[in-house]
Amino acid sequence: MLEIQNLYKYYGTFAALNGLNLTIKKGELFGFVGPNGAGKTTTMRIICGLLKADSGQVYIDGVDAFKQQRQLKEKIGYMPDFFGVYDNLKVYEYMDFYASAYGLTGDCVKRTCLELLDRVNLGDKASAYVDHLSRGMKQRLCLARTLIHDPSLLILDEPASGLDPQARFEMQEILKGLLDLDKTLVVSSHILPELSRMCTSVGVIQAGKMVLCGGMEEIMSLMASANPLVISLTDKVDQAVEYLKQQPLVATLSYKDHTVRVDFKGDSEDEVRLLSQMVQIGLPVSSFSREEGSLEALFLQITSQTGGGIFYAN
Ligand SMILES: Nc1ncnc2c1ncn2[C@@H]1O[C@H](COP(=O)(O)OP(=O)(O)OP(=O)(O)O)[C@@H](O)[C@H]1O
Repeated sequence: MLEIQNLYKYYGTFAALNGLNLTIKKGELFGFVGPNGAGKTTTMRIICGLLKADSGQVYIDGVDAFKQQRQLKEKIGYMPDFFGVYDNLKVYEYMDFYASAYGLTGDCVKRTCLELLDRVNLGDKASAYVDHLSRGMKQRLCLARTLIHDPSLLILDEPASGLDPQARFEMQEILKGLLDLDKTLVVSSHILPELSRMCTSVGVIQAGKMVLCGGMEEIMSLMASANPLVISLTDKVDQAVEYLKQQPLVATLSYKDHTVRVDFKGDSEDEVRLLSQMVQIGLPVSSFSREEGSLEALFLQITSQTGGGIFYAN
């Protein structure tokens, strides 16, 4: 569905995109992750034809994004990471405005606008003023207007940013629901665990290059093994520390009060083995788990495995 080849974008002499390659299959909900400044927005704006690349190619369903702008616009819906101010505009009028901007006419306009408002849980807000909506509602409205011309590929720049947990969850559920309409979605975020709840695949961009790409489960399991094991004990912490230091899969460790944090190189089977051995030798373990995933830990692991090159999980 989306094929990006060797994409470069310079701002002055600074390479924001540095030979980016990426393939996304039809029907994927693809999480595009990377730290601030990695090049996500730049990539998305180039895909949508809003920014010119210096070199490289982008194809969407075989359409050359740089040469076939009209066909590109039909295929793509873009939701930017900001929402403008719309004084005195009601929700339905806002949708109607975008419908006419895309050349929709006739009876289908009203039906389409109302169906889309229902899809983003704003069916009862058609007569409300846009500026009176909550942030979560505004972002859902922005998503609805992104869908107005029935695009097959949606490019969504941080659609859940700034939302509280409940509003984020609602947005995630709506995005997952779009897969039933045969859409392909590219969703950017700098929070990988947030994407894990909805994405089918994920790619990590760092300094304008893809450094990791694969199915969501593979990436999450890679990430889990990159995070420290946190082991709490009710007693015998010194003894536990001495025992752990002797284990070949323990790279480094630190401890405070009754908790030991271990940089552990093993997989989940190794973890089970370690826990049962600790219990067997009489160490009173009260909790044993991997810390919540962080992108930073994953980046460190990728860099140490690949010397910073491209690493594909599948
Ligand atoms: N118009 C511009 N002029 C100069 N530099 C720019 C411009 N736009 C972006 N950059 C730089 O290019 C790099 C990539 O920016 P981009 O916005 O694509 O990153 P991002 O991954 O989307 O970051 P964020 O998560 O913060 O939105 C950053 O170092 C940024 O400062």
